Amino acid sequence: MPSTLPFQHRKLSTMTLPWPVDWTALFGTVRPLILEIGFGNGDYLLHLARQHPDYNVIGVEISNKSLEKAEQKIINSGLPNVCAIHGRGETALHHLFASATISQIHVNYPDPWFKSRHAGRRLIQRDTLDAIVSRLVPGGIFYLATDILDYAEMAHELLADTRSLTNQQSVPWADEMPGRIITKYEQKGYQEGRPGHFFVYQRNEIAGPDVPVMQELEMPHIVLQTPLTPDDMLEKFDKMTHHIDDIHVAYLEAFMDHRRRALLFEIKMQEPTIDQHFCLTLTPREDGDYTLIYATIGNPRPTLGMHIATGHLGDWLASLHPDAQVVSRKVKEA
Ligand SMILES: C[S@@+](CC[C@H](N)C(=O)[O-])C[C@H]1O[C@@H](n2cnc3c(N)ncnc32)[C@H](O)[C@@H]1O
Repeated sequence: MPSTLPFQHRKLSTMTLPWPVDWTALFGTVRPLILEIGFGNGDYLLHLARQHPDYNVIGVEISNKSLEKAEQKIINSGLPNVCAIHGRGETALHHLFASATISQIHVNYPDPWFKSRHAGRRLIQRDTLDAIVSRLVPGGIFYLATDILDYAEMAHELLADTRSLTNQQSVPWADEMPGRIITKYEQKGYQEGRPGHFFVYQRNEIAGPDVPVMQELEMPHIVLQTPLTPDDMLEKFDKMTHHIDDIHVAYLEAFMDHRRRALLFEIKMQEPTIDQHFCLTLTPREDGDYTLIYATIGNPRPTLGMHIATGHLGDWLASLHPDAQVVSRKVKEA
């Protein structure tokens, strides 16, 4: 029977949901929460929802294709206590959940590319683990599975260093987890001679790291005075990048919006907890100055990174002519 719950329209996303989410309003019920990060084909997510009918189960997945398949499975199942969200697990942990609100967090086989150039962006690292600890309720459980021995060793070191978590097993990790369903990736690992290594850690009473919910900032806003025309500025634009701490901004393209005599700048940005692809728009005002703000294309969210991206672009535009200057600047600095 297809589900009729309000949230089960398609394409829930970390970029469109409120920060933090009111889960009671979203599910229409007050229940403890279970989170799975990187649910792949969604079978384990649905298994969690069936196994725990008194919990609301939330899956977060970065792959659109996997998300669409899981959404269909959820709708077909008619289960009222599960939803799938598109986005990075890191974004969900930092932006969608308040502290001490999740009873179980499951991560199965993250980062199969562990050894490659993506290693710096792996899911299980200090910042994400701190966010996991902070989001677990006291007594909440963190489950992690990996088929990569080096990953297991790295995770073991991090977990052993985490005073607010207690290992629930007598060994650093178990090689079997009775009663657990085997995930699609796990099956593949067994067939290829890579068995799983399973971690089970419980949130104890020791105070953990303070990881605040990342909320939206005000909209960044710059007013620019310049004798240059939009065409002059477009001509001077070249692909450029800007980096501050862990925030990386790439200005990819500039386009002329002829109808509005406005310039659009296409930007890709990585922050530790969120990736965004958005446009800033430089629009002429009646007094002859220009306003630089973000365009509403693609659900941009005003974060610190977006402020930094706006501030740097404003400074660059002002640097193009000796008589150009930023006359008003509502931008948070790093
Ligand atoms: C190796 S697969 C495992 C899939 C599934 N858990 C299983 O065991 O069959 C890793 C999954 O995590 C997803 N993923 C990777 N990094 C992620 C992140 N930062 N946030 C959310 N999902 C992520 C991938 O898209 C992929 O579906």
